[in-house]
Amino acid sequence: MGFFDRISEGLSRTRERFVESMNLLLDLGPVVDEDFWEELEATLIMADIGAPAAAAIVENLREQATRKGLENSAQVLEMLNGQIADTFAEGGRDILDGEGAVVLFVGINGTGKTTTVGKIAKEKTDQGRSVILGSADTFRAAAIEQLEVWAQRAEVEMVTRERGADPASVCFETLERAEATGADLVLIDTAGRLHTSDDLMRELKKVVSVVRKRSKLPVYLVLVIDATTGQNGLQQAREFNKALDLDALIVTKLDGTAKGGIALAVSHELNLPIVKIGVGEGIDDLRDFDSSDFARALVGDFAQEAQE
Ligand SMILES: Nc1nc2c(ncn2[C@@H]2O[C@H](COP(=O)(O)OP(=O)(O)OP(=O)(O)O)[C@@H](O)[C@H]2O)c(=O)[nH]1
Repeated sequence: MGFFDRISEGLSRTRERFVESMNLLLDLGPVVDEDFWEELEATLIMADIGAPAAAAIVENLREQATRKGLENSAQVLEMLNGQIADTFAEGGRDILDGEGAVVLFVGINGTGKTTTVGKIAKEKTDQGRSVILGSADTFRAAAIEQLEVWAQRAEVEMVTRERGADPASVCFETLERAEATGADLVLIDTAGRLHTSDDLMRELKKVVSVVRKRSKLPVYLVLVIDATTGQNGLQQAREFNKALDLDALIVTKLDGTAKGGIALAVSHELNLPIVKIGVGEGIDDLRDFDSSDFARALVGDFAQEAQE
């Protein structure tokens, strides 16, 4: 099942509500006036994408409508999907698909970091990359075992130490082992931590600084957020970004959630590209992010309807 189908069901109520509001607006007549823009912005905010992203979408649409001399509301809505897609931050391709990288996965407890590392290990190994995993989540013995299971499924090597060991030293050893084996994609799972805990954030900063000093490959920090937590995900992302200067996002649990709009809110506000999304608990439930499919699942497709 593709990305669109996986997220479409969860977002169906948001989409139906959106289409209903827009149809009511279109029924009022084709005029593009202040009421039209206000209603559009308010309806976008209801889709969980956050006020800044909604404002940016409306502002850019207004500008396009003026430039093209559009006076018909249906024509403006035909451009909506493209505008939503363009509101996501772009980039991040080098992280998982570049020449080589060390990627640290960070985030609060239970967002899906370990699962995501396992899925990526499998995908990239299947694509012929040489992958190695580091389990720097020495907090929980179960986390080490969990990653071990994923490493076996993906048939990749994993480096770890006993529970309670210093996570920075696990990273150090993982990098040494990567060099010894010639692995060019190093995926490091870190322990979940609350963005509000200063001590744990400090520990993570130390881990990152050790990795940056030791690594010959470029180092990237990817925040894993759980879409089902909605607006809380935005707050987490702000705090992690402030402390660590993130490079990208992975949004998990987009299967079946009505709160998927948060992906746009975070990507736009923090200017972070979404490099992968999680759409289930299985090893193959990882997808490339497609901003056009996302827009279509969130608000429908007025351009398509106009053609029919
Ligand atoms: N439905 C769904 N469940 C997911 C997805 N990704 C992860 N999960 C589930 O979320 C739960 C937590 O996943 P973990 O990978 O253990 O999360 P974590 O971030 O490593 O957790 P900590 O080590 O406690 O920080 C597990 O039950 C996973 O199966 C996803 O994309 N969709």
